[in-house]
Amino acid sequence: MEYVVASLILLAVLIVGAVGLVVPRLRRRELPPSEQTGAGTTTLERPPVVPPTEELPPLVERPAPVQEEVAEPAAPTIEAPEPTAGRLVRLRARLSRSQSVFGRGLLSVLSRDHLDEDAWEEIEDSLISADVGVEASQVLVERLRERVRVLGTRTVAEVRAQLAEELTAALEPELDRSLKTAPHDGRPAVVLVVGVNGAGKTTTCGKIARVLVADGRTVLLGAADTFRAAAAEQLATWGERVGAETVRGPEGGDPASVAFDAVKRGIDVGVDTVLIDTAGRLQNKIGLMDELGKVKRVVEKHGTVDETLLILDATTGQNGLEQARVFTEAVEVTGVVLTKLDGTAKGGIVIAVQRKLGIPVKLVGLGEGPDDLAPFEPAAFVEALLGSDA
Ligand SMILES: Nc1nc2c(ncn2[C@@H]2O[C@H](COP(=O)(O)OP(=O)(O)OP(=O)(O)O)[C@@H](O)[C@H]2O)c(=O)[nH]1
Repeated sequence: MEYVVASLILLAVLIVGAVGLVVPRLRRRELPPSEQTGAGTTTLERPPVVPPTEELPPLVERPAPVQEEVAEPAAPTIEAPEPTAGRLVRLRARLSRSQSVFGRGLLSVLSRDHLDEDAWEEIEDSLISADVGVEASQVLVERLRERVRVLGTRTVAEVRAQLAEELTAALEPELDRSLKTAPHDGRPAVVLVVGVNGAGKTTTCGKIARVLVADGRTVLLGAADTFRAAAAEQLATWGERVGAETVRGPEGGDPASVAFDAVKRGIDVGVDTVLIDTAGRLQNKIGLMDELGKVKRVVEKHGTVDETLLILDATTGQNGLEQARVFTEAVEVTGVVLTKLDGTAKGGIVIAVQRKLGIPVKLVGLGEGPDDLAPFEPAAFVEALLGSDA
């Protein structure tokens, strides 16, 4: 009897279990898909079926996969500046273009059948208007006139050649125009760059750094222009392009201390040359000129400054000469860089600068491009000045 009761209970359990499993399935099968329910019918047991194409929003918002947002800082591409040898010849076309009025004017006078008094006066006027300077122009014409008379020069080509010789001689080709940038006594050479606002100091510093790197030297830049934050930024950008480090100071900080730190760093890391860019200053501001003297004195605690380059904007013409003179009184300038010669027809300023200052023009700027700076070569310069129409 016990067995019968137990068997009945087991049977009952099995039946209930089977019903529990089968009924929900049947129910589910009976439920019509929502698309087919038609308007107005609702199913309470289930939420409306979402069309399979639509994805259910996740319960927990997962952040979108990070798409390499933090880019690795790109390693700066170090440029290989073009070699400096023969640069003036390569940039000659640019110089000729800006000087063509001067060259053509001169040559048209020289090509006259007879060089009379008026012709010589015109030649002198052409030289003066090209900023050669009154006195220098008179001397040049006197000498040329004498040569033409003594040698009995007849052809335009001959007169042109003699004029070229006189102009080249006026540029004192024997002057030492080399830049003192080689390290010595176990320390780097130090080059100080000075000049009035906007003359092109920072740009020229950057271009010189490229010239040096192209010639195989290692360079460190000192941003002692603490007046203008953008100047330090500008200089650092020039440096990065050729792999040169830039030492900077706080904005408005003491320029002498930045210059000092730059030279110290240059000594510590063992570069060949330290180039120091200074703030542009007006030559009539006595305080600023004194400050420039201080920069030089402070730097010289490490040793002598090898080169002090005065940056002169060629487009300022004869006015630039007065500015230059004041600078030479504040610091001992060893070379002039004449910038923006591509933007003036007054290339004769080179002669005037050297004559008035007694300081060689060592480099010329012939454009805003990174390699538009050339070592100054008197003969090539004169050829570009006169053009080749003869
Ligand atoms: N055409 C031409 N422009 C030049 C030359 N050299 C420099 N410049 C331009 O002159 C402007 C002034 O140059 P900067 O180097 O900023 O002058 P800066 O003397 O450092 O200026 P401050 O720091 O304000 O004193 C820039 O636009 C340069 O691109 C050149 O040889 N030719």
